[in-house]
Order: sequence, then C-alpha cells, then structure tokens
Amino acid sequence: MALFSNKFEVKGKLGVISGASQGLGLALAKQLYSQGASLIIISRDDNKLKSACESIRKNACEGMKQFVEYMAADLRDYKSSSAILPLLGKLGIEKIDFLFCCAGSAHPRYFLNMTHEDLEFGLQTNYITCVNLVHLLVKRMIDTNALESCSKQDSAIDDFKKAFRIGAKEPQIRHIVLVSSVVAFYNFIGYAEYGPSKAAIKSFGDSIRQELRPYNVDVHVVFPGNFSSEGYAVENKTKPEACKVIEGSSKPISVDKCAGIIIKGLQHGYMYIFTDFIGWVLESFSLGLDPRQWGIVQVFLALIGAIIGGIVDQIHQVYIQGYFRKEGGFITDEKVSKEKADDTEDAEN
Ligand SMILES: NC(=O)C1=CN([C@@H]2O[C@H](COP(=O)(O)OP(=O)(O)OC[C@H]3O[C@@H](n4cnc5c(N)ncnc54)[C@H](OP(=O)(O)O)[C@@H]3O)[C@@H](O)[C@H]2O)C=CC1
Ligand SMILES: CCCCCCCCCCCCCCCC(=O)[C@@H](N)CO
Repeated sequence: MALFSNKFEVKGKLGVISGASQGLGLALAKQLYSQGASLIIISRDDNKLKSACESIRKNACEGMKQFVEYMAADLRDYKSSSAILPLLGKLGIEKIDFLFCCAGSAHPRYFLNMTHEDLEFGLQTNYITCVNLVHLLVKRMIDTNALESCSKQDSAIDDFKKAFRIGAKEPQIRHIVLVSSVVAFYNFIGYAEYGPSKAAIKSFGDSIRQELRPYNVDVHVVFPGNFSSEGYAVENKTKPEACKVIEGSSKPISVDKCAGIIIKGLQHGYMYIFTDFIGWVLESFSLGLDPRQWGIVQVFLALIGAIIGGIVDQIHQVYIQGYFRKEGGFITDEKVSKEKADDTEDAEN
C-alpha cells in the first residue's frame, strides 16, 4: 500500500532525456525504462549513445511494450537540435510525457585563469542546452484543452481549485525536469564558469513553472550535490583545492542513488528536489518565494541562515586568504596541474 499517491507514474509513458549517454542522464534512463517508460535519449556522441541504448534495454520492464531511441545532437546549437521534431514525427509521437534536461558539465578553475571561451562554453553547455530543448519540445507537452474547462464566469475560488487541482479528476500531468546544482544557492571559488548557468536554470524553471501549470505541465528543478559520474571525475582534475574544501560537506553519492532520489522526489510531487542535506539547507537559507520541502522547518532554518550565513561566508573568505598566502600568491593552472602530478607521484611512491 503506497503511503502517498505517485505523482510521477511513467509506465507506458514516453520521455526525452538529454545528457543520457553517461552519468546521471543514463542512470535516470535505466531506472525509468525499468519502470516501463519508453525513451528518446539525446547527446552529442553517436557511439556513446548506441552503447547507452544497449545498456538501457537490459532494464526492460516485464510485459511492457517499450522502446529506446537516440538522437545525436549538440544541444548548444538550436538548428541541429530541432532534428528532434522530425524524429518524433517518424516515430509517430504526438505528445511527450516527461523531459529531463541533464546535459551539462563543470570545469572548475580559477577565474583569473579562465579564457572567454571557457566562460562561453560554460553558459552554452549548462544553460543554452537546457533552454533550447525545452523550447523545442514544450508545445509537444502542453495540454491545450486544459484551459477549455475554465470559463470567464469562473470565480477566484474556481481559479484556486484549478491552480491546486482540487476537486476535478486528476488531469494527466506532464513533467519538465531541469538539472541545476546546489551552487545555484551558494556559489564559490572555482565555479565562475559553471555556477551562474546553474542559477540561471533555477530562474528559468521558476518562470516557466508559473506559466505552464495551467496547461497541466509541472516544471521541477533538481539541485544535486556531488555524485560520482564520469563528469565528476573530469571536473576533479582541474578543481582548485580551495573549491574541494568548501564543497567538502557535499559527499559524492553514486549516480544510481542520485537518480533514485530524484525519481522519488518527482513521485512525491516536489518542485525543488535535493540529493543531499546541504543542498536543502542552502535552499532554506535563501528561501525567498521558492517552493518548499518541509517548509515549516525551512522557515526556522531561514532565520538561522540569516544569522550565521554572513559569518560562514567570512570564514570562507579568511580561509581563501590563508590558502593564497600559503600558495605564495597568484595560482596558475600549471601550478594546479603540477600539484596534481605531485600528488599522483606521492601516491605512487
Ligand atoms: N556530477 C556532479 O557532481 C553534479 C552534476 N550536476 C549536473 O548534472 C548533470 C549531469 O551531470 P553528470 O552526469 O556528472 O555529467 P557527465 O559529464 O557525466 O555527462 C554529461 C552528459 O551530457 C552530454 N552533453 C554534454 N554536452 C552536451 C551538449 N552540448 N549537447 C548534448 N549533450 C551534451 C554528454 O554526452 P556527450 O559527451 O555525448 O555530448 C553526457 O551524456 C549536469 O548538468 C551537471 O552539471 C549537478 C550537480 C552535481
Ligand atoms: C551551515 C551551512 C554551512 C554551508 C557551508 C557551504 C557548503 C557548500 C556546499 C556546496 C556543495 C556544492 C556541490 C556542487 C555540485 C556540483 O555542481 C559540482 N560537482 C559540479 O558538477
């Protein structure tokens, strides 16, 4: 007997997942496929996509007629990404039931060592890939009949009931899931190329959640802490030590565990989903007009955050001062990679 009504039932449904050739996107695809969904996965690399489809198919749901297809496209480029539309036509797909935007990557380093290409790459890869795909598919998700049940004579009570889906039989809700990061609530050294794009995803999600709800589309934003994916291994190669120290409270979890937490959060109907405690705490510290999870507790945490937040930031600032002093001033990327090489050498001896 389920303790709550599942607000994210995917059996027999069709979903699109970007960034699903590896990492979180692939882990989500496997779990959703095992729950009976059919999928179209999108990323750039054809070979990675082919092997991802094979590994997804190994998780077939007993007795379900389902499929997994892929499209290779660089989602930074709107024109080539729009090939998803004729692909849907070819597959005879009218409507998409859920969309996960997982494409993205972090390349943490010192801002003083970043090139403008690094900064542009970060924005394109983390923000534009998300907005392009949502823009391309949203009209295949909205329920254009939903507003027909409203009439000009409706009262404010009727609006309230419709906004909170009270009374009427549960309409079919479709879901857009945007993957941001904990750094959207608190950014720090090393993530100048990455954090702003993740904060932009939060803001983008907040805007379209308001606009799309009357069309029976729920927009969720996921704020993962660290998890051990291929991307996480890559980002740690350039991540400054100071960045690792500050994000230390976000211990990396497995990518499968992360995917499981996200799907559970969607089934509970959360609009904001966190994969570790510190992410939920940091949202509480900057609650504003955001959706809540254990809202009463978050309000008390917001007060605590208002009191100690400034002190925590000053502690980090003093730490950075000492870090640079010990490093002897300006830290170049060469120095960082030499540090890594020395570490590896020490480890091997
Ligand atoms: N790992 C972590 O600790 C955290 C990660 N996140 C976020 O979660 C998401 C998934 O992370 P993770 O699994 O670690 O990432 P990975 O780097 O392991 O995988 C990223 C995926 O995105 C695809 N991708 C990258 N660029 C593009 C592009 N321009 N167009 C289409 N597809 C693209 C890649 O495929 P291909 O190379 O074939 O294009 C790959 O499938 C990312 O948005 C990341 O920022 C958030 C918080 C923590
Ligand atoms: C009392 C409260 C004190 C708060 C102290 C501050 C803690 C900051 C934790 C930040 C965790 C950031 C995880 C980033 C994950 C990510 O997105 C990267 N792996 C890129 O992929």
